[in-house]
Amino acid sequence: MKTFDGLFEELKAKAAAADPESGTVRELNRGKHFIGKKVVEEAGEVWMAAEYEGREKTAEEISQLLYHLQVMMIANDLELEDVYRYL
Ligand SMILES: N=c1c2ncn([C@@H]3O[C@H](COP(=O)(O)OP(=O)(O)OP(=O)(O)O)[C@@H](O)[C@H]3O)c2ncn1[C@@H]1O[C@H](COP(=O)(O)O)[C@@H](O)[C@H]1O
Repeated sequence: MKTFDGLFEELKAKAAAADPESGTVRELNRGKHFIGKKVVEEAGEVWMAAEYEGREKTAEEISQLLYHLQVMMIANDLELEDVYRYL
């Protein structure tokens, strides 16, 4: 099973390799404005799932939000430690 840290390493490697098959690379190429909209969209879907769609759908939507947050971190040259130090 993937972990938050493991996914981040995977996404950084995809970005570094500029793999054209990678959705992450495509999203990074579209820029922070696009990524920001995905973050907001997925946050809204987490909210709706939590209120109306049950545990499983909520977990799925949270995973997508975490993914897009990681893409935003990479777009901003942030490492996990840069974020963790505020936790
Ligand atoms: N965890 C994710 C992940 N979560 C979400 N997404 C993408 O984010 C998008 C989801 O947003 P959408 O708005 O399209 O989804 P949606 O249609 O609203 O779906 P719902 O929210 O309604 O369920 C889709 O394009 C997904 O491909 C993800 N894309 C990739 N990953 C992971 O990232 C890894 C690298 O992916 P690539 O860069 O594509 O190789 C993969 O191995 C996955 O583990």
